[in-house]
Amino acid sequence: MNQQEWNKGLYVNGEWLTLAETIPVQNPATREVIGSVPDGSVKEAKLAVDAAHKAFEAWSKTTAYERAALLERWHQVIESRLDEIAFVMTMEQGKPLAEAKGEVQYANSYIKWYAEEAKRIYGETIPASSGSKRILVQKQPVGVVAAITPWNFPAAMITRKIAPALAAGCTTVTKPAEQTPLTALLLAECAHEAGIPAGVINIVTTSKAGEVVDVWLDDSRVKKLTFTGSTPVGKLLMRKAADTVKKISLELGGLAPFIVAEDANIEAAVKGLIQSKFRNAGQTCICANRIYVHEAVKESFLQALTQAVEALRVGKGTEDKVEIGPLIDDRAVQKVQHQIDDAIAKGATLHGSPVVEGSTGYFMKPVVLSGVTDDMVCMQEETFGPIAPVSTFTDDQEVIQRANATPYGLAAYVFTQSLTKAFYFSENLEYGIVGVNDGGPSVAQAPFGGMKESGLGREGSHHGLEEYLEVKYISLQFV
Ligand SMILES: NC(=O)c1ccc[n+]([C@@H]2O[C@H](COP(=O)([O-])OP(=O)(O)OC[C@H]3O[C@@H](n4cnc5c(N)ncnc54)[C@H](O)[C@@H]3O)[C@@H](O)[C@H]2O)c1
Ligand SMILES: O=C[C@H](O)CS(=O)(=O)O
Repeated sequence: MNQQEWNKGLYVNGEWLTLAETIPVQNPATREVIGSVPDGSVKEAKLAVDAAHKAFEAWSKTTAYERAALLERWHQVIESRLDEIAFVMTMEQGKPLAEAKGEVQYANSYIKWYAEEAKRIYGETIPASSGSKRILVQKQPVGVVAAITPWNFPAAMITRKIAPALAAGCTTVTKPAEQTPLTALLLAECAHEAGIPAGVINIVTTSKAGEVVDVWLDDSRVKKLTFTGSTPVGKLLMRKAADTVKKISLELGGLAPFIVAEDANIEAAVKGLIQSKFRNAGQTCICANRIYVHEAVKESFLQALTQAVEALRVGKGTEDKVEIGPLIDDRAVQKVQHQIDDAIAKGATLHGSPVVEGSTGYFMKPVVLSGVTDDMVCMQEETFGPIAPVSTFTDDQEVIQRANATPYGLAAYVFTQSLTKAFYFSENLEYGIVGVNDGGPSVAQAPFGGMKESGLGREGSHHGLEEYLEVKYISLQFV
């Protein structure tokens, strides 16, 4: 992309708008400004709802097959621009290019999945208790959807919302994270190129998140809020959405326990932990956050884990074979460093050093902490960084109680070779997602979401489509 292309307009009603006020986009690996996007405000927020509301009239009347064909076309266009989108994602979010390509494909798999699911929005007929009546149940699109998304998966968190919304016949207004707007606008470019009509997808980039989202929450034409981000912000938006009784979906914070049972395959457990813990430099909502290893296998596990962590390559996402990119900003680095300092102060042992000598970006080397206890901050708060805190246990029931002792309930992991243990753990862990011998459970065909304060609703699978549908009951009486 040439320099001009790094300065993009926001996308409303099928047009690209530029504003005098802009937001700089920073490369977290170099701290350099690589581009800019418009700093949208109340005016652009209202324009977006106007466009989505107007487009809903026609879009909601299209057939499932017409919507499916356009989603399929969008999928094809993204596929054709995969390398470009991945490169831009690496430049604005920092993840290694290989991971960015993986995310674009993962994001695109939701579009593919919902292109197919659009044709399977079934209703039902129910036997009536009166011979003169017939009972029909229809599914109809909820209407205009407001989507708010985070920076850690700049593509997937957007398509995981927009694809089912469009499949259901809804139209959308989206506010991407201020740190990663370019990927969102590239997805909109692909949708525009695919022929998705003006007003069906609207992207408002802004540094004034509260102002823009408040416009959408206050507007009764917006029927649904779907939010992915931190639990505190999710609670705030949930309260505000109540004023107009909007349908809501929340994908919030996690604090994933990763349990290595006495009979675990240690090699598989270490491989699964590396996959879960260090993906996106530890900046995912389902990263292993608390590692519990059975006392009987602690030494062999720790030795294998520290060797594997030491071998991980840290660097810019554009450099070959890099596995760990930078964190998103300096605040993230400070938060992770605080958790390391707190753990050491409370008696943990640090294996390795987080310091990257002479780095220009927000880099931290992955480290392991052993001798960790539940009173340490890294075992109580989402880390969102490359720390692997290892605690031990002796009794399965005890470790399940410890794993469940948190307001969060998004993802959990257990490694065991026993079918009995696999079911005992997975059925007693209070989490929406349980990986059994699997450190990477996320796929479009499965329902992704949390229990407790990790969220409401599900994304992916046919469950994810229901979030954008109203159920209408038609009672038909013969007269
Ligand atoms: N459960 C999931 O699927 C999932 C996926 C990705 C990230 N997350 C969570 O997201 C968090 C990291 O992402 P983040 O730092 O972008 O979260 P965040 O909550 O700070 O921001 C998320 C989005 O909300 C917007 N926002 C922030 N404050 C707002 C306000 N007052 N009003 C309206 N909008 C506001 C931001 O601009 C951004 O677009 C972590 O807690 C992570 O666990 C969860
Ligand atoms: O960070 C949270 C994402 O939802 C993780 S995943 O990409 O869905 O695995």
